[in-house]
Amino acid sequence: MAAVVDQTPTKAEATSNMFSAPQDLSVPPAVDYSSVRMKTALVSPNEKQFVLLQKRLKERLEDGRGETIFDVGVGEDGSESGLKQDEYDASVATLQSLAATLDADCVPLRHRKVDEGVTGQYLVRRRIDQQDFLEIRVAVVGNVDAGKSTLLGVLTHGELDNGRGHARQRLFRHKHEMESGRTSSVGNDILGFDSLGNVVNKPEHGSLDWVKICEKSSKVITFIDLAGHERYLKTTVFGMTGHAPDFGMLMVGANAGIVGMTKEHLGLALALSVPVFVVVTKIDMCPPNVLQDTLRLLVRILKSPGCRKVPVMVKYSDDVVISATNFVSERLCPIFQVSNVTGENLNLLKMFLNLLTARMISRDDEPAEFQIDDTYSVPGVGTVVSGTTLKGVIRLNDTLLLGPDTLGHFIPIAVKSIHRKRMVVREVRGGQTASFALKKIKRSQIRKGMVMVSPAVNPSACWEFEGEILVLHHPTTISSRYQAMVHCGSIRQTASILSMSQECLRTGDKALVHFRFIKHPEYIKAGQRMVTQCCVEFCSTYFRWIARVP
Ligand SMILES: Nc1nc2c(ncn2[C@@H]2O[C@H](COP(=O)(O)OP(=O)(O)OP(=O)(O)O)[C@@H](O)[C@H]2O)c(=O)[nH]1
Repeated sequence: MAAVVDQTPTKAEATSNMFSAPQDLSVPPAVDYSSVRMKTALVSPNEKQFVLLQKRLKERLEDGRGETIFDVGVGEDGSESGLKQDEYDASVATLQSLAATLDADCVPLRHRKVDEGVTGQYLVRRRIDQQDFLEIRVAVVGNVDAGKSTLLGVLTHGELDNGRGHARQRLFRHKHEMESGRTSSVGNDILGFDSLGNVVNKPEHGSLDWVKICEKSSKVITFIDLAGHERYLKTTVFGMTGHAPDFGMLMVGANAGIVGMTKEHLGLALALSVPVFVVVTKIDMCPPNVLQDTLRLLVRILKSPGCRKVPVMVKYSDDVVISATNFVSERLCPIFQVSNVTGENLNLLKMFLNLLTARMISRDDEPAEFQIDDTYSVPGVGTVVSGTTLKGVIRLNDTLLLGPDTLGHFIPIAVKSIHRKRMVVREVRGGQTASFALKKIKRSQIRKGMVMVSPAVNPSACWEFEGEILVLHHPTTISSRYQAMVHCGSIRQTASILSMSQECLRTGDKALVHFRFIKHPEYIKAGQRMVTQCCVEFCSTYFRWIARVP
């Protein structure tokens, strides 16, 4: 039997409470939403409830960086009992007027008939703000000829392929890529969606104006197009670690199946904890039995103990909504089957991309951190760095600390101008990619892997670190003095193993390993994930730095 506890304060407690510290008035008291939690809350709210509902929706839009998926006919306890049709219609009308008061649009995603009536899901998304848009980065991986560049060409230019490389021509960046038909560098392509979920990309004379796309978009998907050929694996690994993707899109040619680099690319995403969805292409030219064999093998690999994913075949728009809303969990792996030539199922893929939510969470009041993944020298502008804002907000004319240099030092640097997707902006925040023009610094003084951080971070560089490593694949054994290429964020440098918790390591082994960079110290932090590479070997490491450069 449960014991009854007398909670009346004693005289001494009551006296001490009188002298306890006053409540922190800077923290607003939590709003009590209990009166608007039931499934009927939207049917005919009174004035007070309407204000509460508005506050609740505003909070959810802020948490979702301008968008949220709202359930109608479902109580906040998740019980899906549904509403009668007239109550449901009234609820939708309330949701629409709530959204309108917050300058947002409300788009139906799906309806369901349940025991007591109807339930539905609605996308509520803020209307366009010309300077701000939600940014999602998707790394595109898969074996050579899986159709990566073609799919990106089709999605971003809105024109189908001819099966002979027509669509990819628009995306190649180098002459040798045009000639060989192979991607060799890390490329970026963007796809913009407005507040109603429509694609805004409109190519003019075959090319896209990024500024116009961003101005018209509430959400912009940046595809990081990575090379499929083994020869460019180093570049692909850099793209996956250095460009901080939110998600990985693994492409598989239906007829070729799981070949070449497919498993390595999947392993790489797993090692970095990047949620993956699969796109099987070329279903127009693949005999049904071959397609079934490819899908069967794919599902077997995804379910295997090494992956432990839950594959979901996406066939209808309901599957899209269910998989997109549950996708942040790394376990789910949606699988799309598309044709870039006939366009089959591309609408489902576009709908899924429109519903993806950002994974990187950052608060504006945190000290700013920016990782550099490329440097340029622009005539008339000077030195420009590009990369990803990991935390906080960086504003025009801010002074940040740039480093570490080869001696591990950080130097103050002023931000002269900021571009976001080729658009001039006044500030960028966590989760957004950007490029900065910097004052009084030569390009040769900056390298990939350096960071720019707020002086409040008080950064220090490290030569040595300790990490837990898991050997995903290695042909022989790894022992002390072994050297491996370490990829961590945009850092790429060889490190040697000084000591290990085991004498030697083979495929599947886990150990605590002490590394030392061989060229210069780097800025790394506890908890970062890294990948080391030697031929086709990957180790997923959990950092714990042990040394600081004085
Ligand atoms: N029939 C058909 N052909 C396709 C489809 N998708 C791509 N192709 C063709 O497949 C070939 C290879 O496509 P790419 O887009 O270059 O492949 P990739 O994966 O980007 O290759 P890398 O850039 O070298 O990694 C091209 O000739 C495309 O026209 C499809 O869905 N159906």
